[in-house]
Amino acid sequence: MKNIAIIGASGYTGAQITSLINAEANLSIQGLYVSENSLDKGKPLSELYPIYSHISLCLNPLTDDAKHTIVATVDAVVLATDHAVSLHLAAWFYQQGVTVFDLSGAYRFQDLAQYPKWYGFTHEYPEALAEAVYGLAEWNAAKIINSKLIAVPGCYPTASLMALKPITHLLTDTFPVINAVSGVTGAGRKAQLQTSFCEVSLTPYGVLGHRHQPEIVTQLGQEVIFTPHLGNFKRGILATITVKLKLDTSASDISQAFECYSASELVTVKQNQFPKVDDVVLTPNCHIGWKYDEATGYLVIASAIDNLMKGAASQALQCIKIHFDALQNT
Ligand SMILES: NC(=O)C1=CN([C@@H]2O[C@H](COP(=O)(O)OP(=O)(O)OC[C@H]3O[C@@H](n4cnc5c(N)ncnc54)[C@H](OP(=O)(O)O)[C@@H]3O)[C@@H](O)[C@H]2O)C=CC1
Ligand SMILES: CC(=O)N[C@@H](CCC(=O)OP(=O)(O)O)C(=O)O
Repeated sequence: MKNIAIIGASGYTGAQITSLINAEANLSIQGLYVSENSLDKGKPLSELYPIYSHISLCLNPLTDDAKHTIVATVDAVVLATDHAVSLHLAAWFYQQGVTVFDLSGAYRFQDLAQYPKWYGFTHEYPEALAEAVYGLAEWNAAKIINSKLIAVPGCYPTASLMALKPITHLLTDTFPVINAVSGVTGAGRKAQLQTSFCEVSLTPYGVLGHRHQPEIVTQLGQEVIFTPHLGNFKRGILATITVKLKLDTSASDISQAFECYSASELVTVKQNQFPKVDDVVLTPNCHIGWKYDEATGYLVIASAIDNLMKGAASQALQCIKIHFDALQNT
């Protein structure tokens, strides 16, 4: 049995991972935490989310005493907090010897120079950062097993990388073009004008300047053009990606490349059939569909995930299981 504290549990990803961990026989929840002065401290999680009425846990303020109790009693912490909050909490828990699964972007780049540009802070913890590994579960299991600081990928990078990583050897110098639409929960639970009901209408945002572009490029090892869109639905991401493949690539080369997922229960790949967001919402699955024009060398791939599940909480759970199941066998 592994005991896990969840920090940021009142937020969308925090509540989602609470429900996932609560359903696991080999995991127990040490406690749920919000900020020290949170308006929600002391409330039952089920008051915020009646759908979780079967979970009888309250939201505790993350005081210094609470942090020390966590260190003394847990095997791991999940940080479902903003990047600037995770930056300090992840380093602190890591320095105390606690394994950290961080859902934010604060530890996804090894290159310190990226943080001021994309996250607006200077990274103060190079030692913890050096230990951090990128938690794209299907692609990084060996590193996830051996690290005590796992940086769970962003939602758009997850959808994009799951589609593109199998075919990196077939790509040309022409940049893949990624157009992705996310549901509004991608922006988190706190009130913001641009995500309020009357304001949301399908539109691109962060054009040629979204922080997930360099995250995708770093993990793919190839430049891409990435354009996110906000859609008027709650959950889910659909990334539709156009790529130019090397001369003489055949459809069967592509089928063969996607065979890398044949043993995965969570990833489905189909030729000439495209996924819908509704097929993956509330699931940990990634559905990929592709169509190839051999005459021009253009391939279109669509990748669908639930941003709060494979894009955050269920991917974090995959990482937790990979990490602890492997340790159990040693
Ligand atoms: N939403 C999504 O689809 C995805 C989000 N992510 C990342 O996951 C993280 C969480 O996102 P999301 O769930 O959407 O965010 P939310 O805004 O919905 O939730 C943030 C949570 O953090 C808590 N919190 C804020 N400050 C502190 C603090 N100082 N100490 C402890 N808890 C604090 C908040 O509660 P309170 O303010 O009351 O204290 C709340 O519980 C972010 O880094 C986000 O970028 C990653 C992938 C997908
Ligand atoms: C719709 C929406 O606003 N989505 C978020 C992405 C959420 C995510 O993946 O989180 P990370 O910030 O942890 O990478 C955005 O574009 O900022």
